[in-house]
Amino acid sequence: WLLGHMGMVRSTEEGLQNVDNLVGQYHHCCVWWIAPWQPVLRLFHPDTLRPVLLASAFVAPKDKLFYGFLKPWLGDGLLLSHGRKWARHRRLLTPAFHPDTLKSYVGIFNRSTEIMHAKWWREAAGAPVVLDVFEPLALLTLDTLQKCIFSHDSHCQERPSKYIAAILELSALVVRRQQRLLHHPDWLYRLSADGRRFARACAAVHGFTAAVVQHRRRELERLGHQAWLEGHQGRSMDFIDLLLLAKDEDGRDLSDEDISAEADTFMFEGHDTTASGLAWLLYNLACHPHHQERCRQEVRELLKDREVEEIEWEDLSHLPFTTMCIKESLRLHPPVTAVSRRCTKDITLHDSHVIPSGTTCLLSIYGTHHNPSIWPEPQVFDPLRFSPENTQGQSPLAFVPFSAGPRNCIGRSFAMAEMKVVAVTVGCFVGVFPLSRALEGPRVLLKVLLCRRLSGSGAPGAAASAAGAGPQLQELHPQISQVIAVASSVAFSVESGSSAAPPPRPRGHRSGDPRAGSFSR
Ligand code: HEM
Repeated sequence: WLLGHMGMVRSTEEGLQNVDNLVGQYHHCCVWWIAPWQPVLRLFHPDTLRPVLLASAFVAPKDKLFYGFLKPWLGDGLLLSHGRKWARHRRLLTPAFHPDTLKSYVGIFNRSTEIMHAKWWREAAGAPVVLDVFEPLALLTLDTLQKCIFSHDSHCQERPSKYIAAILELSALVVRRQQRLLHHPDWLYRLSADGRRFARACAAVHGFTAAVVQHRRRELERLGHQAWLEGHQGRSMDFIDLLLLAKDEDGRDLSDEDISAEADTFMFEGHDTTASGLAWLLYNLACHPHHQERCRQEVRELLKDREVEEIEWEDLSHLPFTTMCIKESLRLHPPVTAVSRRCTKDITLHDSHVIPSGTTCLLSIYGTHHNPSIWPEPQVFDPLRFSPENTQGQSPLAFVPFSAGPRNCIGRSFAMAEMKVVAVTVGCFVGVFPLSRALEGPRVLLKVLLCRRLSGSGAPGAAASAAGAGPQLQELHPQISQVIAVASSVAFSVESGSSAAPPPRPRGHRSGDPRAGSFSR
């Protein structure tokens, strides 16, 4: 009677299975009570998502209930701002994600992936090692973001970085705060050990960002626009540069605080989402070696006769099957499981029902992607769902890993480009296989056959074909020198079968669904 459905909130596999059950039972939506006075309308069908997601950002703004804990860290960045400020910043920031800008980041994606490979390779040098696949991927995405946003190389993939450690700590603390009701009031949280750690980590992150922004601003003012731009020769513009130069229609630019908030937002929003997407992609390809091999063939075909084994921007649109695998993985395991909105006006649904003004809506991305009335056999990993024939006539809101409407993900193309480069580069040299038995209790273990040539000669083909043919190749192919077991720390054993068992979650899978959730947005 007091806490309504709150007692059913689970940040576990069980929580997500509960969402599957709800979707199976109600198909479109249902109401949840999280206190006697606080209903939450849960939506999980394109028809019910449409009027809310596509409503103007003023009619259905973000709900403070689910986003408030990020405020001291991300300030008024794009994710949390609202009203006119959000609209102005969204306009100013959109050109920073134009393909012409993103193009220049592809080299960074390639090199960051190479660093991860080199590290895996070194770690495998002595004896087989067990790695958690999520951690290196999170460091990789943080590394690329720091380079693309600040043009700063902290070498965080190879040695500890205080700034990166602070971001990882903040992300973990926000999730923990959400799960502890006693930590919800700000004054209590400030007094707690977690609250003090949060404040310290925030200060470290803000200090770094402010120093970069202020330094660049001083340079810009000292040199003037033209000389400043010429000074960039040899280094492409990063996000900070673009935001410093951005001006709205009245010629007003962004303040240093605004730029810092946006940079902090990109660092947060872009790292664990992309890392989680990549971890799941590796997992799904590991469980389906035939799809993995088809991706590898596609990459080999693309890279054949190339002297430099580097993926370029133009290549990204020539990877149809790999792209289908990425999409299917994002469908089955969306890194952000739900987003929330608060209706400021009555909103009419497709069947004339009305969502009254003031209602909090939780739009379940996970639920929509698992809705059997939209996706036949939703638990099965089938990349061909995204083939051109099969997507004809599909509702654009049936697949929404990046949300949709005015507040959709501004970093979508950045994330897709990075995931393709990492997938292709890893897929080319590394065969990923689920281990036949769990080594350390109930965890998913993926075996990665590292088969990059030791000689460092040019063609990727030999290495790629070695990886594709399966674990027995270790005996057959001299280039395979080592086996690495990559562990994803989730409570699920591959041996028990990928479709029969509950879907696993590597760390970093954000869940905004209160029933399932570890991280609400
Ligand atoms: C696989 C990777 C990613 C996924 C699945 C993802 C997903 C999402 C989703 C679902 C939203 C909507 C949030 C809401 O309505 O509350 C969102 C918003 C946002 N994302 Fe992403 N994202 C990814 C990568 C990125 C990257 C790489 C960046 C930046 C470099 C980024 C920046 C943002 C920002 C700034 C917003 C807020 C946009 C606004 O409200 O106007 N995201 N993202």
